[in-house]
Amino acid sequence: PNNQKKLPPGPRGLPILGHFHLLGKNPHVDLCNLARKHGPVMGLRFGPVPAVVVSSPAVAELVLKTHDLVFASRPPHDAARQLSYEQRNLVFGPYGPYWRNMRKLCTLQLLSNFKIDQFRPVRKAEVWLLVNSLKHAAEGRENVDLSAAISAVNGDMNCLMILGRKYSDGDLDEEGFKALFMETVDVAAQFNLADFFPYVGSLDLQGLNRRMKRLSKVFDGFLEKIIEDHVMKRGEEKGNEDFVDTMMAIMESGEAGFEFDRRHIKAVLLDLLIAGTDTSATAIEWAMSELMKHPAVMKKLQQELESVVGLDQMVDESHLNKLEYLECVVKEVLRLHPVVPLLIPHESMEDCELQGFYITKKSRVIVNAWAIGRDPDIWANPDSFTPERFIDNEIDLRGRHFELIPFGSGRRGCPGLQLGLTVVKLLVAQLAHCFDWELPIGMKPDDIDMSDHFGLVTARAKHLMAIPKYRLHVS
Ligand code: HEM
Repeated sequence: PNNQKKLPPGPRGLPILGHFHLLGKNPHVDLCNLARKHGPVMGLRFGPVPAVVVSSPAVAELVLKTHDLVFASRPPHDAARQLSYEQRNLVFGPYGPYWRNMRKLCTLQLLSNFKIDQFRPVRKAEVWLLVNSLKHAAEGRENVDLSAAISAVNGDMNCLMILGRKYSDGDLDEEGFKALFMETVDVAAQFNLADFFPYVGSLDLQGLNRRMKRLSKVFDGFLEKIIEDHVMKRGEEKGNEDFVDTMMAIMESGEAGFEFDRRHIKAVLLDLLIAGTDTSATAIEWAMSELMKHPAVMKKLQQELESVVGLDQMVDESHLNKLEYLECVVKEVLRLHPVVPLLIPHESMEDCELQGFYITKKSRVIVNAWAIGRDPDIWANPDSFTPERFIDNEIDLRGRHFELIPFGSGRRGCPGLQLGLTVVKLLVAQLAHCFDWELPIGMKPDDIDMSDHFGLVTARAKHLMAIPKYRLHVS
């Protein structure tokens, strides 16, 4: 009987509302502080919806590995309902045949090692363009908006890979990609009352509805344009089909074996554009910020690059697996700044027990990767940026070691891990190898502001600015 089941401990909630009031602007930090008091399996309630917050490697392993299937669904999500055609996307799709098939399709047609290799020349060309424009800035001793530059090159690489050509900001809206993607990950991460109280949603107490309606209109227009572009150039480039062509061919063949129409294509394209661009760009931005804040680490990384690559050429992807210190730097960056700090909420499909605590079916499960990365019981000096901690340490970030799970793990783990890591390493290595980075006059490394802005993807609150100085011996 129910009264014998031990529920997970947690703070006292308000009648009806539950625990919304405990979350401020930085829910990953608030939940971390609460978990230090109440434990790694912490029970909360958002209105009528039970939630459990996971904050240790052992419990994360139970949720993402041992009971992976039980926790493989996603809760109802109003933002995905409005922006992604009734949650027909991959990121928020509930567990079932549609999500499974779509995930398989994306993995095979876009995110496999084979496909990633196929797009190597695209990445090379785009990175070359970036380095070239930074070289010009270096000659003029310009203070560069590095955040914007990183985001732009990621956007271009992703458009080429996913959509077959570049789209410029003007194709989307006068605000441009970065602003709209930031707005989207902000809206999508809010603890939205509409997700918990269906009847309250229409009142739009948080003003989210209005923001989502606007976003959905802009994105739908853009996605329709992409599909129209592909319809127009049909058959022109046989053998040169991109991901959109492939998806459309499957739709038209009627042989998908699952419901598949334009809405599904648009929902998944939007997922990939946002998941692929914002995450990697944010990780690179954090890496550059930490490297500039810690000149000794930057120096050491540059020395490794000098010895493996040499100052008479740029970094090539074939160098990446020889760069051991770079690997440590990237791990350390993602430990301190897991760009998706609360992963994406999971939902339990059955009742389940976690470390003796009873978790009911349809609970919302929040895995706090940020808290795990900064847990003093796991990491010595958890707040210090020390890539050396990963030397001779077998912990990697592929979801096998639950101390470090910036990509999640298991069935819902990030399918873009390999692509994301490749892009992050390539760009961090290239930017550190080709340039020394000076701070604007009067600024010291310690002055770099590391505050973040919580969203599904949690990026720097302020753009990173610096002055590049070219350091290679080739012009
Ligand atoms: C540094 C780069 C990246 C990081 C840190 C990252 C992290 C994550 C995380 C934490 C999740 C959620 C895992 C969970 O819910 O348990 C996720 C899901 C996802 N990611 Fe990534 N990601 C990155 C790059 C990419 C790229 C490049 C793509 C594709 C182009 C991508 C596509 C996706 C998709 C489609 C999902 C949803 C999977 C599902 O629900 O089945 N990600 N990612």
